[in-house]
Amino acid sequence: MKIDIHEKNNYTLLCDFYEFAMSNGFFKAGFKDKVVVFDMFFRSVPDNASYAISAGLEQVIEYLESLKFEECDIDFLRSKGIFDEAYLDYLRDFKFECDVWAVPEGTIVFPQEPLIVVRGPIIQAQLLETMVLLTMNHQSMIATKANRIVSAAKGRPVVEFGSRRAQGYSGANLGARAAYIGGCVGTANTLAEKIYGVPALGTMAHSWVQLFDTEYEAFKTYADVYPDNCLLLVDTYDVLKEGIPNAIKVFNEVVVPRGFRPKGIRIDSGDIAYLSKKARKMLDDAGFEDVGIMASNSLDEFTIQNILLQGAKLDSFGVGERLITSKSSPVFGGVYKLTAIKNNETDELVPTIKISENVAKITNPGFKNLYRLYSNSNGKALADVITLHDEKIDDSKDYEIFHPIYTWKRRDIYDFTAKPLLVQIYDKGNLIYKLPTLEEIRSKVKQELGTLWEEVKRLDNPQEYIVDLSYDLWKVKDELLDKHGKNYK
Ligand SMILES: Nc1ncnc2c1ncn2[C@@H]1O[C@H](COP(=O)(O)OP(=O)(O)OP(=O)(O)O)[C@@H](O)[C@H]1O
Ligand SMILES: O=P(O)(O)OC[C@H]1O[C@H](OP(=O)(O)OP(=O)(O)O)[C@H](O)[C@@H]1O
Ligand SMILES: O=C(O)c1cccnc1
Repeated sequence: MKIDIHEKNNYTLLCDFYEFAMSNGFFKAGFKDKVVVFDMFFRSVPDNASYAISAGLEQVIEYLESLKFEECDIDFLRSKGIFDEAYLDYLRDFKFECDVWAVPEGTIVFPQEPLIVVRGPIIQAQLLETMVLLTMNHQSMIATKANRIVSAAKGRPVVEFGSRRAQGYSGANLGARAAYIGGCVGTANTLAEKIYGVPALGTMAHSWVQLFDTEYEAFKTYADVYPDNCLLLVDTYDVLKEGIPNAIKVFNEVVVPRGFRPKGIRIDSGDIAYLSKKARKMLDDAGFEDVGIMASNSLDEFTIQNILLQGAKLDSFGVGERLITSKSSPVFGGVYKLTAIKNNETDELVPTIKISENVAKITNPGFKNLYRLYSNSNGKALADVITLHDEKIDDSKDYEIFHPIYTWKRRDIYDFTAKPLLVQIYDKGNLIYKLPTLEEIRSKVKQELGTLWEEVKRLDNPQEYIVDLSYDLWKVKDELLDKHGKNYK
């Protein structure tokens, strides 16, 4: 079948088939206009980390803005033979009508917190599940992974080198975007700069060096072309005996005489700690103390931490496959769960719960809100509290938080400011949110990370950040547990 450009870019059918089956069922059974609430949240952070970075909202909005069933989509759905013609007519005239709240991109988030809340007719809200999840799960995972790698690099720039090993086109493009949100300084992916404004950067490949008869000739030719941006890959043959001596020779013969300082060298194999220490000494002895050493080759936060602990003399990192695939923990398990159903007689949103033998899988019921409590004395984030939607946390008084399961664990929070984290994005299907720029999102990450204690940010066995339920929400949940599943309490 021939697919035209329009269909390639229209993600309306990128939707699990059961969503359509249910939506058609809601239509036929007279539930089409039943108003419900869905929450998108995740249950645990990849790599056993304690915090994650929320990313992907811009693409969720792009998806919602372009939700449209073309005639070819309707024909295709009709060909499946299970959909009512009246339902297909509804899809043809589909107009998004939901209210949506979300935490802005770049917000530091924790398990169980609602990142996106959708309120609207079930026939619509149900259809969003797949795209909301795939978009948020992918970019939040990569932004979080990138941030771990950047934090292991301790202030040294990290460039994302992963497109060639990414899982597909959007894995490369949106992965580069998410890595930049997470703190990488740029990407090797040129298209990611054109589309999203992520700076595209690069050095050279081994093929450049191999193309010439000698490494010296290769370096000299490169320096002739780019004297102002000369970063040489020194590990094609022998880093210490050939690569670095040849680089120093070319820096002296070509770069310096033209009035430039060399940018650096890149080491892409071998014992990076050992080689970088030797390289540093050789460059310093030759008067190139200001010339940086970049490392690459299957790096991630653990290898970078380890290599730096060994005293490696490195100034920047290129990180590819283990970042772009989040190799050590490649699933961000965000889910989309029904949390409330409107009672048409009372107009009330009645909380609903999903019970599971696995306590972590029991949902937090109800139409909710989310607050972060910051200490007024040092600006640090003390705890997050999930509340009912209309609840306000009065930060002019002390506020008692308690563990939602071990309720005897209690603590008074005082002298604090409570900030709501969810922002309304859509009002009855109309976009009312001004999207931040990528630079603003990046700055938000940096600023928010500054409010977390170091213990929470530790790469291994971090301290768990407190996320509690307000008393009113806890009571709603407790009553639903009493009603549906005494055995699970
Ligand atoms: N000093 C070090 N301490 C810990 N890990 C290191 C150190 N130096 C390098 N590594 C890591 O060890 C791994 C070495 O991988 P690999 O064996 O594929 O590389 P290589 O044989 O040196 O190079 P290549 O096969 O790319 O030519 C990489 O993940 C690299 O980042
Ligand atoms: O190792 P990564 O973190 O993905 O970093 C990107 C890698 O990609 C390039 O290698 P290339 O594709 O030439 O493969 P190779 O180094 O495995 O030979 C580059 O030289 C890095 O080694
Ligand atoms: O620019 C580089 O050095 C680069 C780009 C992609 C993959 N590895 C290295």
